[in-house]
Amino acid sequence: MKVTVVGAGAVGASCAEYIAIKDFASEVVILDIKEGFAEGKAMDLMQTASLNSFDTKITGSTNDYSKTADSDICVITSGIPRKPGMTREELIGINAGIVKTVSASLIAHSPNTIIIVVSNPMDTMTYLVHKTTGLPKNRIIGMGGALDSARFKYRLAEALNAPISDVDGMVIGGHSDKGMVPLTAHATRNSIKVTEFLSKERLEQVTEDTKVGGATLTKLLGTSAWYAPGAAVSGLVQAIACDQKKMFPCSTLLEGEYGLNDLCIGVPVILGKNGIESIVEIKLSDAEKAHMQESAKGVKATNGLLEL
Ligand SMILES: NC(=O)C1=CN([C@@H]2O[C@H](COP(=O)(O)OP(=O)(O)OC[C@H]3O[C@@H](n4cnc5c(N)ncnc54)[C@H](O)[C@@H]3O)[C@@H](O)[C@H]2O)C=CC1
Ligand SMILES: O=C([O-])CC(=O)C(=O)O
Repeated sequence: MKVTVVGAGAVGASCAEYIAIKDFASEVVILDIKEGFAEGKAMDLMQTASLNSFDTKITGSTNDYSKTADSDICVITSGIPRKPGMTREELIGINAGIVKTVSASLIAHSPNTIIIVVSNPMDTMTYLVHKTTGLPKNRIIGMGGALDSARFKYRLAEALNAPISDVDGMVIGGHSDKGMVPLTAHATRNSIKVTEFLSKERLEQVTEDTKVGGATLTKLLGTSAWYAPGAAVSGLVQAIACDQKKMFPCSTLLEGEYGLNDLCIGVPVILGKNGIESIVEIKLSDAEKAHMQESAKGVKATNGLLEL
């Protein structure tokens, strides 16, 4: 199993590290445009192999895509992150060009690959990969919901004063400050709905804190987060590499599901060796449906800025 990670920055390196530590891939190639940067990150990570007990071989490449040839899975993290006060959507001007070039170069060397898009604005970058590469939809996956759900569980555990392992919950919708749809009515603590334990007001606070999770960290860090994003990507990569048939909310092209068409947005999917093996349609309340429609409107507005 060969995995390429484009972008050796904060998220790319974190993602490569988590993939290596989980020890399911034979090879991880990190590629960056900055001279020597990916090689340096790869060497530093390889020097953790004996300490962290993994056998995954990590190599780096300065923009040489021949090194990525025949990758089973490619992760795109290249592009600029936001700074405090910015939205993810403001990154489109620079990141669209990068994602378009990078995805074409990856496919030229790995025509059968599955692509995981991380660069922001992620739902629109995932749509761009659809529009420009012609890959089948099961092989283009946007990562956002897995991270947003992890943040949702963190906030739920905080509100419940419970360990995170007691809590389950999912966030669907667009990966944006306003577009996320945390499914509070479906969230549970040990199979009991959290609505049994938390007031409507406290759950509204959990929802709000979840939606601005990325912005909160960006304000604290001066740039956007990387540990949880890297871990979330590694979870998707592992589900595909190990054919786990796990359910994650991922950004995928919708063709009528959830009453939506011609956009990529976060919905629950099953991940296995073919990438997105199916889209799971769950019953939403009228309020949740309305939030999804509103979220889709936002994603479509950003898609409208693409020069296709
Ligand atoms: N979807 C999600 O949930 C998340 C998305 N992100 C996004 O991921 C992206 C990366 O974030 P960070 O790693 O923090 O940024 P970073 O600045 O630390 O790393 C980005 C790397 O991309 C490289 N790069 C730029 N153009 C390139 C090209 N054409 N080819 C190859 N490499 C290129 C840069 O040299 C840099 O090393 C940002 O767009 C950020 O908004 C970040 C966290 C979560
Ligand atoms: O907040 C950002 O810009 C990066 C990101 O997507 C996240 O951490 O959720």
